[in-house]
Amino acid sequence: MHELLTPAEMAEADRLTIAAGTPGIELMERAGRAVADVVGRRPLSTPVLVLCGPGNNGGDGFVAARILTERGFRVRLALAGPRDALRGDAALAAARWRGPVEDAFAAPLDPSGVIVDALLGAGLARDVAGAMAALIDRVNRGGRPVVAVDLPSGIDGASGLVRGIAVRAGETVTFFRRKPGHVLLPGRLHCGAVRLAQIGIAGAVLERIAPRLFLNVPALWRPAFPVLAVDGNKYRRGHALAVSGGIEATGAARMAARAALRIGAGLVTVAAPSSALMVLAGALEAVMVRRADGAAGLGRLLEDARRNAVVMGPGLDPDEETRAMVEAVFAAPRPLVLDAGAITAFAADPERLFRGVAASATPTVLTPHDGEFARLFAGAVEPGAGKSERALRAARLAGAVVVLKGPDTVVAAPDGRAAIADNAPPTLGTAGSGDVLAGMIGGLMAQGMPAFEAASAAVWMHGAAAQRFGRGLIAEDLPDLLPGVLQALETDEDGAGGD
Ligand SMILES: NC(=O)C1=CN([C@@H]2O[C@H](COP(=O)(O)OP(=O)(O)OC[C@H]3O[C@@H](n4cnc5c(N)ncnc54)[C@H](OP(=O)(O)O)[C@@H]3O)[C@@H](O)[C@H]2O)[C@@H](O)CC1
Ligand SMILES: [K+]
Repeated sequence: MHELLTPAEMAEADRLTIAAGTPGIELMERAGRAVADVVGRRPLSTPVLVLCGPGNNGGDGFVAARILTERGFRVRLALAGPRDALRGDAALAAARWRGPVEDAFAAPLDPSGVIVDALLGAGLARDVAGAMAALIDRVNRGGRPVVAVDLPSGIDGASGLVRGIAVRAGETVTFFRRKPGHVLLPGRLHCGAVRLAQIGIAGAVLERIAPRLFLNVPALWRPAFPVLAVDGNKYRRGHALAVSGGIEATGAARMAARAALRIGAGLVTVAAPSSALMVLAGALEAVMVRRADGAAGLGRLLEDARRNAVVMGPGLDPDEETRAMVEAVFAAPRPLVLDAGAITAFAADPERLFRGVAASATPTVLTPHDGEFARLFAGAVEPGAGKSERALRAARLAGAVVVLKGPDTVVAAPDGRAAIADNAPPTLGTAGSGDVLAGMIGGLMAQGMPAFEAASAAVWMHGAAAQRFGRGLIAEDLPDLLPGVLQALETDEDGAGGD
């Protein structure tokens, strides 16, 4: 259930199901019934106003209105547009509705009760304007609880972006699989609680559609997650290297290193410039410290093949020395996580970074937040595009896995796969949280996990760890919350492994 289908892919699922023998009106009946089931959890005395649009989304509304009436609800239905313009299944569904049809553009919105938004769904084709925009504005200002059919009208199902204006719903009933627009912001915030209903589309259609977007849940990456071998030892669990900044910037690498160790790397070393060695030596226990001055020093540490993954960027200055150190890792080469200063270091010449990634031919993960992303991919990636699209284009351009951070972190791979997370609480917006994430990714890559899966797992676990703590979280807490998350993953407690 963790596949996310774009509206175009959903239309294909619809088409394949109809071609296999289920009439479209049957799918619409089941969709409308699912909406009626959600709306019908309210007391029978709740007045219901169903707003129907000109397409099949409106058709679902006609079905829901009929079923709710049959169940004893007092239902008004209002259509946005002329009734004789309805086509196909929507026209069939409308013909089965026996009640009056009001003009949605003129109809008063009930001062009480619930509104069903069946105006626009997967067929949204342009920005909402004119009378439709005015209607949506009235719905939002009315403050009535809204149940949206498929998508809140005005939300783009592929990108989650608001096309002009969009309904703010408390619940959204969608069908078969969620769409990216249910998970990405701001779409997710307009959806309220998303209820997923099955309407008889067989899972087998996914083999034909081959979706590339996924909700980031353990089911996505669990098969690649490191298992502890009974006969294992610390060397077989990998050795991550975190590169520290100078004496005034050692904390970031320490947090990354602790996170790498907690997530299961067998050994972790902080590579530090001479100036910072004393500070680090006094502040680390299980994590080791080694001297590495500049690119030459780092290169020497990487002569030991057991040091098999590198995390760079937290605490580093965005300068030529940092660029040269990144290139020393490319020359080694080693799986590499680049964050913060190591990303910004290439802002003036991103091609130099991309060439290095290509030449090293080892997995590289970039973990920019929006600002760092804009600096590195300025010009190359259209800012108005949806977040998953921007991350995917960047991943293709860089030849690296791109982790575009935020409340809806997207992990995008150059091969076109992307995972979107919805489990990050706002408490993760705290100093050093990104350093911990980079360390977690490096720790998983040191254990041999492929880059896309390692980044996706780390992002999900980062969110899960923060959820366990709640308010008052600081980045230092995160590594020590990981054992609980790991144990829950193993025992599948909290449904952590489910969809
Ligand atoms: N796929 C499935 O498996 C199933 C799908 N089902 C349901 O079908 C829905 C998709 O139906 P759909 O394709 O008819 O599109 P829909 O969302 O009704 O919009 C199209 C209409 O809106 C119009 N319009 C577009 N943009 C506009 C704008 N900005 N402002 C104003 N108008 C605009 C557009 O007009 P036009 O562009 O032609 O001028 C056209 O008339 C889907 O969301 C789900 O609810 C279920 O019944 C069962 C299974
Ligand atoms: K809708």
